[in-house]
Amino acid sequence: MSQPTAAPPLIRLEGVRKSFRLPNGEAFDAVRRTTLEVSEGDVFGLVGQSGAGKSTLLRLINLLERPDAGRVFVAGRELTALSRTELRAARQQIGMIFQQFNLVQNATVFDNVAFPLRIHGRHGRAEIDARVRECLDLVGLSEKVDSYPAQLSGGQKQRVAIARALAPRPQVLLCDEPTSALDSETTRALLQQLREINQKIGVTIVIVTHELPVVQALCRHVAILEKGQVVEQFAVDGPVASRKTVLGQEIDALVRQRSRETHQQQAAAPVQLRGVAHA
Ligand SMILES: Nc1ncnc2c1ncn2[C@@H]1O[C@H](COP(=O)(O)OP(=O)(O)OP(=O)(O)O)[C@@H](O)[C@H]1O
Repeated sequence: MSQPTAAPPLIRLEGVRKSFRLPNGEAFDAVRRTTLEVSEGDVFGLVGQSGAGKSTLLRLINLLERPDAGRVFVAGRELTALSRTELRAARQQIGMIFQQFNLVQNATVFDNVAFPLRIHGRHGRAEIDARVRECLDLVGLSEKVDSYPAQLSGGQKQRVAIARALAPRPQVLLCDEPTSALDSETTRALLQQLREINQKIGVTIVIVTHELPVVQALCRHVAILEKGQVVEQFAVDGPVASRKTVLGQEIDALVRQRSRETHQQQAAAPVQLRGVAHA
């Protein structure tokens, strides 16, 4: 009997490289030759110190940064081979959210979420209306449809940004430090929301973060970057292994700590329940 063949990755960065010109004219290698694959439905974290090249690598996925060398594939298409018009259409497959939300301040929540649908001119009014309301429902913000961004909290603004990113039904959601501007309670709620969205609609998430608890709480796989290169990559809940990097060891320690806490809570639960029953 033949072996089942593994599904091809949804995202493949193949030997990509990106350098920037410094003010003194020298070239700075932000991403050195890198190959990276992300499976469909995954939640994949990119972590590393400041300046390691995380955001640049993320922005290579939708060609917000064009690689100096190498190829980028998303959902079976080579984005690096597309014309500008083809690329604009292909980008409908890739939503993105940012640290500072990037909402249009003088537009309502409805108009912010409708924006990516309107610019492509392929959707009728009723269709846009239904899709905007569906996306706001998905992020729990239906009642804010007529508000303006200034009337929302940071967490709510990021939810609007998520609804806007998801409106064109992308297969991929890129997240560039989405919780860095949020307090810890709001961060927890937003991570829960992203987890639910990943499970509910199967969108593949790639997230840049410098917060290791975000990796522990959300990601299934993680790649650790140093000086523009992936130096280590592993399954976050995978078997304990000796990690090459300090960040890898710290992620493992967090995962183990969380798992111990969960076991302790589970062990304590029947006692608490008995206590309640006797009260
Ligand atoms: N447009 C640009 N022009 C010049 N240099 C850039 C540009 N974008 C990024 N860089 C440089 O490339 C390097 C990698 O930047 P990048 O933003 O990808 O890192 P990062 O790991 O996301 O860092 P941080 O966590 O601080 O955001 C940094 O040294 C940065 O200064």
